[in-house]
Amino acid sequence: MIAQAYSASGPSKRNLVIGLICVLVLFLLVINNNSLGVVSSGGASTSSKLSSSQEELINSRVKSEVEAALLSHMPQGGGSAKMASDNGLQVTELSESKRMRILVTGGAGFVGSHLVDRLMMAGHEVIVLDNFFTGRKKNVMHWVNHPNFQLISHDVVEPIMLEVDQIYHLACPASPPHYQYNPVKTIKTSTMGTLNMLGLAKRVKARILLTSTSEVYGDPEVHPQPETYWGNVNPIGPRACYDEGKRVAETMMYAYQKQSKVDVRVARIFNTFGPRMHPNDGRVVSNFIIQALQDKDITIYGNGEQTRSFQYVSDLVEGLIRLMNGDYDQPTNIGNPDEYTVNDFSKFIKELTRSSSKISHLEATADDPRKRKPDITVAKRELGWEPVVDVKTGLAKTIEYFAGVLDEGGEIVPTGPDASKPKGGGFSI
Ligand SMILES: O=C(O)[C@H]1O[C@H](OP(=O)(O)OP(=O)(O)OC[C@H]2O[C@@H](n3ccc(=O)[nH]c3=O)[C@H](O)[C@@H]2O)[C@H](O)[C@@H](O)[C@@H]1O
Repeated sequence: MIAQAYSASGPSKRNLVIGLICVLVLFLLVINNNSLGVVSSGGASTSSKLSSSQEELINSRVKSEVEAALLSHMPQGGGSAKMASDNGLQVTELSESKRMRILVTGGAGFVGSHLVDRLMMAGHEVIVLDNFFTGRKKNVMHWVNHPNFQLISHDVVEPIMLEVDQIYHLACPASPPHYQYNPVKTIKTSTMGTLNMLGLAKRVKARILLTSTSEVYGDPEVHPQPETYWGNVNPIGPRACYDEGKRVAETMMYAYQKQSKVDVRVARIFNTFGPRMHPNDGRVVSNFIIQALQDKDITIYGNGEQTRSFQYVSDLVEGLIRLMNGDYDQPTNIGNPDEYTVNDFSKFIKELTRSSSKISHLEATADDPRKRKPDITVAKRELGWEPVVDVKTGLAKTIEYFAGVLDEGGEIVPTGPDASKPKGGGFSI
C-alpha cells in the first residue's frame, strides 16, 4: 500500500514538483525576458527615450530660439489660420495663390536657418541648398519632415534646375578664417555660384536677393558707410577672395538686371550675431563669448581700437524679407549702427558673462578694417526698417545659447585668426 501509495503518490508528487519547477522556470523566464526586454529594448528604449528627450530638448531649444528671435518682428494677430508643426512651431496656412516656393542657398547656415524659420512659419514652401561647409543640418533639422520643406545637399558652384518664385542667395562662408581657408573656392562660390543662381532666376523669372556684405567697403575712408560709398578694398590681400568676390557678385546682379531684366535685390549685411553661430566660427562675437564662458583668455587682434557695429540676427532677417518683398532694387545696408571698439566689446562680454578671463592681445590681422558702421538711411526710408533688438538683449540670448552648447558638448577651442576649415561635421546632427 505504502509502496503503492508511494508509487501512486510518487509520480503525482514528482509531477507536482516538475510542474512547480516548470512554473518557476516559466516565471523566471518571463521575469528574465522582461528584464532583458527592459535592458535590451531598454537599451533601445533608453536610447530611443534618450533620443526622444534629446529631440525634445532640441525642439524646445529651437522653439525658444525661434520664438525669442521672432518676438520683436512677428505681426500679432494677423487672422490667418496657423497649424502647429511637429516641431511645435506655428505655420501659417497660406492659400495657394499666396504661397510661394522659395529657394534659400546656404539655408543651413547661421543666418540662412533663421531666415528659413521665418519663411516656413509664414507658410511658404522652402527649398534649402547647402554644401555643409559651414552650414549644419542640425540648424534646419526641425523642418526636415515638414511637407513644405526640402533640404538639398548641393554646391551652388554647380548649376541646378528648380522651379521657384524667389531666391535668397546666401551661400558663401562669411567668417574670415573660413573664407580664407580655400580662397579660390570662395571666389568660385561668389562668382560661379551667383552666376548659376542668376541663370536660374532668369529662366524661371524669380526675384533674386544677394546677401552681399559690408566688406565691399573694405577699410573704409568714409564713416559711417552709405551705399553710395565705393569702398577701399585691397584687391590682392587675404580678404580679397571674399570682398572682391562679393563686389563682382553685385556687378553680376546689376548686369543681369540690365541685360536680362532679372528682378534683383542686394543686401549689404553688417556684422551679425545670434544663436546657431558655428561654435568654431572664429568671428569676434562667438569667440569672445566662448572664451569668456570658459574663463579663457579673450583674444584681441591688434590694439583693439578697430570698431564694429553689431546687429542681432532677427533684425537682419526682417530686413532681408522686407527688401525682398519691397520695390526698392538698389544695394541696401542692413546693420545696427551701435558701434563698439573691440576693446570695449571685450569688456562688455566679460561683464555680461561675469567672466574672470584675461585680455590677451595678438598680432593684428592683415587688412583688418579699422572702422565699420552702417548708414541705414536707405533701409529706413525705403523699407521702413531699423533694428529693434538692442545689442545687450541679443548678446544675452547668444550667451545663453553658447552656455547650452558648452553644457552639451564640453570644451570649445575657438578658431584663431589663421585660415582654417570649420571643425565638426556639417551634415551630421
Ligand atoms: O560678422 C559679420 O557679419 C561679418 O564678419 C566678417 O567681418 P569682420 O568684421 O572682420 O568679423 P570678425 O571676424 O568678427 O572681426 C571683427 C573684429 O574683431 C577682431 N577679432 C575677431 C576675433 C577675435 O577672436 N578677436 C578679435 O579681436 C577682428 O580682428 C576684427 O577687427 C565678415 O568678413 C563679414 O562678411 C561679415 O559680414
